[in-house]
Amino acid sequence: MTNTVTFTGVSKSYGRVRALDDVTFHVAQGETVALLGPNGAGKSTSVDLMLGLAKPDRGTIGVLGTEPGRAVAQGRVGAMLQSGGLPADTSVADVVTLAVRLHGGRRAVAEVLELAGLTSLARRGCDELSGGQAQRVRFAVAMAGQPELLFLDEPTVAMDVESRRAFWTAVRASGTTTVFATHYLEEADAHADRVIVMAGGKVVASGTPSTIKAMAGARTIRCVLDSPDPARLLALPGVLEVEVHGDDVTLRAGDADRAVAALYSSIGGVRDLHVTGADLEDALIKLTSARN
Ligand SMILES: Nc1ncnc2c1ncn2[C@@H]1O[C@H](COP(=O)(O)OP(=O)(O)OP(=O)(O)O)[C@@H](O)[C@H]1O
Repeated sequence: MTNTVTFTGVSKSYGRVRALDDVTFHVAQGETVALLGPNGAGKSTSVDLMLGLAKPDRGTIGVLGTEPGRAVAQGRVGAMLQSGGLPADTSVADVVTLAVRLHGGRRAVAEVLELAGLTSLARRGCDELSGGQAQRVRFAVAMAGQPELLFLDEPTVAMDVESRRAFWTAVRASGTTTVFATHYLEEADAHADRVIVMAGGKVVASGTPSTIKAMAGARTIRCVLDSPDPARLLALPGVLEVEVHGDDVTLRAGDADRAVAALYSSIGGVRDLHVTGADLEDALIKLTSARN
């Protein structure tokens, strides 16, 4: 598979802060990749470098087969960054028209407005938009040139549930190779083909959301018991933590099979039992806490 982005041995410091430390990863053509990690992990720095907004101190970065700055200058890269301002006394339609023209009119303005869910807001001034609507205008600008690669930094901040869903539908439907940084882990879980977990300027894990979740190991067992005794439950083989609310019991288990077998054999009266895997949040905390 062709790589759209290659990051090889990249380091970047700001003064004495080492924002990235020997980072290597790639993004294949057509992939949607989430960059996850706690504050200060190095996600935005990675995006800035991939956009040619900063230069690495060491290592090499390739974007669409060339240097990042050149790929951007060729109009092949779209970006929606946290800091993107919008002109106050200009309509949504005018901003989108300008963006489309800057890219040589590769798409129709109406198509871009529709794609970003802005058709009914086209005449609205950019200073009359809600936070989520303004985000959609930034998305329209990023998509105006039909980019081959799209960078999204915290794209759905301020969007309501429906806007988020429509946003991700539009991104996935575009088929564009996409790299996004987010703190909304359920979005990474639902929309990323692959997750790259960063912490302290390093890549600490990379894989499909399922692989990353499996790294957290522990499973959650929920069931209903009559008068549950927390101390007895904690003593069961495989059980790591116990939470009891009335008859509702939640167990965290390193070995869920043993724990479930022991529940039935030693405790009895088990009802409504179900077992779930760790979620992405559990995995992220486990993977990044050592480095944070
Ligand atoms: N322009 C800068 N000058 C000095 N330090 C910087 C600069 N930009 C980033 N840093 C530092 O580099 C490190 C990585 O920051 P970066 O913004 O890449 O993290 P992030 O993962 O995007 O965090 P967040 O989730 O908070 O957006 C942090 O310690 C940050 O303080």
